[in-house]
Amino acid sequence: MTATLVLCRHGQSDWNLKNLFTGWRDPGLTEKGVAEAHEAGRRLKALGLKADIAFTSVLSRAQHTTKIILGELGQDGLETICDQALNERDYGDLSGLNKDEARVKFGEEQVHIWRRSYDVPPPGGESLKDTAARVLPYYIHRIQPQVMAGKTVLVGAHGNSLRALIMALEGLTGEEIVKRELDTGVPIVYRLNPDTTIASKQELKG
Ligand SMILES: O=C(O)[C@H](O)COP(=O)(O)O
Repeated sequence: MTATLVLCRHGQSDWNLKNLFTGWRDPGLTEKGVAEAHEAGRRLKALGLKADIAFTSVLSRAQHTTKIILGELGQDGLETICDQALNERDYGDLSGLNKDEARVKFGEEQVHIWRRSYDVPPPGGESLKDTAARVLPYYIHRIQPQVMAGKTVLVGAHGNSLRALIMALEGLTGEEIVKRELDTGVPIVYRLNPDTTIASKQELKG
C-alpha cells in the first residue's frame, strides 16, 4: 500500500464570490463551487484513487466539497471525521467585511499584512502561525498515523488551514508559504515515503 495524502481546498463559496473575509463564518458553496468539487472528484477518480478515510473541518463549504468528491469516487458514506482543528484561519473582526472595502478603510498595505504575513493576526483573529499551531498537532496525531499506515487519506479543508499543513509537509518557511496561493477545488496528491518525507506531489489542475 502507498501512503497517500490528498489535500483539497473547498470549492468557491458564496463569500469567495462576494469577496468577503470568511474565516469561521459558514457560507455554502456557489454553483461554481459545487462544479469545482465534482471536477476535483473526477480528477481523483481518473487517477484510480480510492480514499480509505476522509477528514474535514466543521464548516459546511469544506464538508460539502468532501462529500461531493467522495460521491464522484463512488464512496458515499465513507468514514469522514470533522474537526474544528481543520477550520479556516479565524479572521476575527474582519469576518464579513468586503476585502476591497477593507483596503479602502485600513489601507492596502495593512490588509496585505493581515492576509499574507505569517505571524501578524488580524484584529481579534488568528495569524497563519496561530492556525498552524492547531492544524499541525491535529495532523501529527490524527491524520499522519493513518497515512503512514498505508492508507489513502482525503483532507477537505481551507486555504489557510491547508497552507499551514503544506508548510510542514514541504518544509517551507513562513515567508515561503504566504506566497503560495491555493485554488478552490484543486486537489494536491502527495505520496509519502516511510520516513514521512514527500516521494511525489501532483497538483490536479485543469
Ligand atoms: O477566509 C477567507 O476569507 C478565505 O477563505 C481565505 O482568505 P485569504 O485569501 O484572505 O487568505
